[in-house]
Amino acid sequence: METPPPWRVLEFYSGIGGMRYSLTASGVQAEVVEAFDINDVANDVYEHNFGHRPCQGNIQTLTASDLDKYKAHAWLLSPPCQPYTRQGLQKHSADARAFSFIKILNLMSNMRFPPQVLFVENVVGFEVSDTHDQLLEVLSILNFNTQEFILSPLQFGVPYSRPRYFCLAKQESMCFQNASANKKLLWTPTCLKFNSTTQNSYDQNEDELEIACRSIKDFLETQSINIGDQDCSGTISACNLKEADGCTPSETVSQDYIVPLNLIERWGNAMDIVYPESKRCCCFTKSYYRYVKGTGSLLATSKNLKPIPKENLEISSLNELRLRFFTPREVANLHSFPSSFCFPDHISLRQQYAMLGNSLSVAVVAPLLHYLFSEK
Ligand SMILES: C[S@@+](CC[C@H](N)C(=O)[O-])C[C@H]1O[C@@H](n2cnc3c(N)ncnc32)[C@H](O)[C@@H]1O
Repeated sequence: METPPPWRVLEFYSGIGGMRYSLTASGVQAEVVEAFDINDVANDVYEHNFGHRPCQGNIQTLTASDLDKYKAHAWLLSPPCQPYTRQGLQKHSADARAFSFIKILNLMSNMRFPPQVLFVENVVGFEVSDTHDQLLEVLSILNFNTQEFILSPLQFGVPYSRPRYFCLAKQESMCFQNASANKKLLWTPTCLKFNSTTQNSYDQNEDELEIACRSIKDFLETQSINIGDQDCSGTISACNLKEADGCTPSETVSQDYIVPLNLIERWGNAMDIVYPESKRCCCFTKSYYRYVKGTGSLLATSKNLKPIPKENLEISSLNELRLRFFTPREVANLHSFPSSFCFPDHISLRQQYAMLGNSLSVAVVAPLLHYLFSEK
């Protein structure tokens, strides 16, 4: 039997390529014919890992005929999420950062070869925005079926809370395997049925999900970067942290990642602290390492660890925990990126965290793509 030709895919807002890694992991026979991103640093990372430099520029300037040239079957899009985040101004489609997405959506009606399949990733909050309304309106006019999800890596056995919104859409002639989910927003991946070993965990509540997850320690770097028993009290200042920017981890491995005492004193109560045995950590945002509050978890590395209940945490006990930041490699592991992924040497530590924070969970997106591209 002849194998069908691969799907021709365009990857918009490609960043460091989380969508492309997910497509590969999904097992779908697909070829990314072009990627688009405005950020030259992200494009350096993408090129370093995939051997292809994305088309650099503002997606807003693309025309229908530019896109027709690719004769793509599918578009994968992870547009900027700032217009929809809870911390932001929530200006939705009136935010300039939403314009490019709305522009290319509207191009679809004027194309000779519009995509037949669409996948959109964004933050929770997108689903109540007017950009979302516009997305569904365009897809309805063009006769697409849609299924929407809000899912987190925790539901896939990864100890990482990063709930995200996903829209799966395909033209009516191509049915979803589970058509009863059409026009619905689902909070569990039950209908994906991609992997019987994790199937049982799908419908569990948050606490049960944590039990079903692997431990954080499975995602830590094998090389020892524990702070161990060295004295980090008082000697490491925020200044050191700044100077670490630009260093490669191997040069100053411990110091780069130690949480300075002055940050513990100032923000200790607001820190999310996890242990190697923990079954959950918080979402790493693009500001992780620049700020400690609400940007991602910190790891307690003391050898004589006994988890301290949050209400009993004092600055002295916090200091004993020997807190450190997760390394970029560990954040990539929690994003389920392949071990082959790496940053070129010139990318600073802060830039690495920023780009990882913008990226996505391959453990979540791969099965969604597998489901989207499967035909009934
Ligand atoms: C949410 S991130 C997507 C990250 C990507 N999925 C990944 O795995 O790294 C949004 C990306 O869109 C890019 N971007 C934002 N506005 C853009 C525009 N108008 N044109 C092209 N790229 C844009 C940013 O540089 C950023 O890399």
